[in-house]
Amino acid sequence: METEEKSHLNNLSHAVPPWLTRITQRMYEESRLFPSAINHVLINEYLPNQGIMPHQDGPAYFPVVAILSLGSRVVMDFTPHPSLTNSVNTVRNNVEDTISARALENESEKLLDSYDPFSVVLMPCSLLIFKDKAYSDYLHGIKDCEVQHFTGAVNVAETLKFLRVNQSPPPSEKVTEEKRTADSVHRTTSRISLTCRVVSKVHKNLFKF
Ligand SMILES: O=C(O)CCC(=O)C(=O)O
Ligand SMILES: [Fe+2]
Repeated sequence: METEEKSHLNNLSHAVPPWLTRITQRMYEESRLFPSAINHVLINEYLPNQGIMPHQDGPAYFPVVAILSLGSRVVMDFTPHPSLTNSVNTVRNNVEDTISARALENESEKLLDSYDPFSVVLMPCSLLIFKDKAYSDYLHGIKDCEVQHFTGAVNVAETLKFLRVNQSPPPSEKVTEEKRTADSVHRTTSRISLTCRVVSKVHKNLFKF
């Protein structure tokens, strides 16, 4: 991840093309979540069996990310960062006094309870923006599989509604690119994502090797 980040930063000298600036400018203006214009866009293509391993975006970025999805829909999973569990266990192991240990354990359990894993269905032409805890306390990733279940997704209702509307008889021509069952997506085409962020400090020549 670190090397990947450095190579992204190395390419910052390339001007963002006008068609892309129009998109990122709108994200910046309408979301009001970025401190300045978006100056870093990563474009990825995912084949139906490709995903991205759970990770946290690096410290080089301002902690807000906007992901524009095109093509096949996928499920993005958010899992609590392992450091949360580790730090709770460290506290448990270091407290000798039984009463304090029990109190801390209750607190720790409450803390971990507020960090349930969750997932989001990324629909074609959708924009997912995440920040705060989702950015700093969770890892995000996409499984490397063609069939992805979205039963527990936070936007399951919207997804089902979308599928119902688009599948209403006679089956719409528009949705033939993907086979589906009630609670899963079958990825049969590729997905393109535009991951848009702000690199707050750009030091020229910082990463020359
Ligand atoms: O392509 C995506 O949907 C996610 C990409 C991502 O998480 C990243 O570039 O850090
Ligand atoms: Fe990421």
